[in-house]
This record gives sequence, structure tokens and C-alpha cells, in this order.
Amino acid sequence: MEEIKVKYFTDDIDELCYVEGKSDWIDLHAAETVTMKAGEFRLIPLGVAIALPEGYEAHIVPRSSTFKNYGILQTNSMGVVDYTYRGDGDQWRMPAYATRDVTIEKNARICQFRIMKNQPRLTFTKVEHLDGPDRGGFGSTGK
Ligand SMILES: O=c1ccn([C@H]2C[C@H](O)[C@@H](COP(=O)(O)OP(=O)(O)OP(=O)(O)O)O2)c(=O)[nH]1
Repeated sequence: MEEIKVKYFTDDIDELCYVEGKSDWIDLHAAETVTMKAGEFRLIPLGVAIALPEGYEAHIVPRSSTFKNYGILQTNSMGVVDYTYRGDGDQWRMPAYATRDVTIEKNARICQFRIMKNQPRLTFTKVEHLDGPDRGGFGSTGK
């Protein structure tokens, strides 16, 4: 089991919780009540700074129900939190675009995250041709 240090920027949100059995993604909460107009962009504070284990990064995505409940889209589709984003002031945020007028209450569960191992170190070699057969492009595996 990995132990992870979490700094909370407010006492008004539930603490992070690994829920056994249902999903191993961990919910994240809005750290303040946010009111947005349709078409507005905000970086919604998630109220935590986290020291990830060495060799890991975190991926943040919206909860499945977030768009239905709040009409917001995460503008980067998936947030990548680097291992180095681990300072005392490195609060996690959700970049959000509102498709309708909405108020998101403090402590609402709007995102979820998991940690992932960093990929191996890569080098890139320029070549003129690749050996494999072509796959045939988008949609070629069937309708
Ligand atoms: O949805 C997200 C995505 C990123 N971050 C934090 C963690 C990440 O490590 C940092 C990246 O900030 P930076 O200013 O480096 O962004 P960038 O210049 O766009 O770089 P990158 O290519 O690392 O995303 O922002 C969040 O809080 N939420």
C-alpha cells in the first residue's frame, strides 16, 4: 500500500478516500462554491496539493456524471499532474468550460484521479520507412 502526503487548502471539503471495491479512481472536490455563466472558463480549485510517489504521475478526468450534473467540460480532456508538481502551493485545479449557467457547491465531487507509473525513458530515431503493413486509417476496423 502506498502512503501519500496530501495538503488540504480548506477544511470544508471531504478528505481523499480510496473506496474499496467500487472503483480505484479517487474523487476530487470543488474547494469553493463556483458560479459560472455559459461560455465562461475557470480553473476550479480542487483544494489539495499532493506529493506523488517517485516515478508516478496523476491523471485527472471529470466524473462520469459531471457534465450531466453541472454542464461543465474539462478543457484539457485529461489533466496530467507531473511528479514535480508537489510544492506546498501546488494546488490541483480543474480547467472547466461552462456550457450553461451553473453553480457548483463547495465540496461537490467534480473530478476523479488515479496515479500511473511514468513511461520508460524514450529516444526517437528518424527513419525513411517503417517495416510493418499499413493499418488503413481511421475507421478501417469496421463500422
Ligand atoms: O488538469 C490539470 C492539469 C495540470 N495541473 C497542474 C499539474 C501539472 O503538473 C501542472 C502543469 O502546469 P504547467 O504550468 O507546467 O502547464 P503547461 O505549461 O501546460 O505544461 P504541461 O505540458 O506540463 O502540462 O498543472 C492541474 O492542476 N490540473
